[in-house]
Amino acid sequence: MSQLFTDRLWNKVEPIWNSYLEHPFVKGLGDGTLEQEKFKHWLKQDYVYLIEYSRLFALGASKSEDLEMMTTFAKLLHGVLDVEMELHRNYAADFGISAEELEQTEPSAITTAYTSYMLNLSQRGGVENVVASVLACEWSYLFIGSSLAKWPGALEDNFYRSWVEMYSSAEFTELAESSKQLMNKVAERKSEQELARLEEIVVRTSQLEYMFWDMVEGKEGWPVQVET
Ligand SMILES: Cc1ncc(C[n+]2csc(CCO)c2C)c(N)n1
Repeated sequence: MSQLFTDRLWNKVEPIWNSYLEHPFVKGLGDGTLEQEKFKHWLKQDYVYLIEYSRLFALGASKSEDLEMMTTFAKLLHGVLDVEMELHRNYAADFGISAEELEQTEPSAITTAYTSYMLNLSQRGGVENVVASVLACEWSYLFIGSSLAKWPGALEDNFYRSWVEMYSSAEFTELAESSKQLMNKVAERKSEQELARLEEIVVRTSQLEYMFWDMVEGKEGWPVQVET
């Protein structure tokens, strides 16, 4: 049997994804030592990131080649808007931050770069561009969540326990698996040149994921603060 495209991708992104587990922000989520101010920055930036990200699934539904694919995108869209973003709203409520305040967050430079990159590629190309753009986000969070879930104490008395639980849950495993299956499906019958182009999207979004962790660790916005 020929190699799955997602296996080829895994070989390429593994060193980048392993570096997430060494990142201070991610380590702090796993052992519970992450400063809450940094986590609040993640909550807000990730919320506006996910609003833009949801548009990708809607674009995917509109570019789908058949009803099955359209249904998968609809499920993924529901997963972000009603399951994943609910985690953010719940944590925010604990901090006294309302859903409106989350929604009004000004996207940082990295949030803007990351979402703009994915939206640009997804608008320009066919459905395969959408799938390649969303893959690293979903699959790498599952990788992080399931790695952290194995750390001693991560699922015990840890303020970030529900974070680890959500991103290692059966529900998220299923969503990430459906995106991997989509990736393998749209990669069928593609030329090597086209596959290399899709691989590049997954590598770039994996690098942008790292930059997102750095941005929240440093509570970064834009280099020069001005009133907007
Ligand atoms: C920067 C950033 N990257 C990835 C995710 C994770 N994520 C985004 S969509 C999705 C699947 C369906 O909700 C998952 C797991 C995130 N939250 N923030």
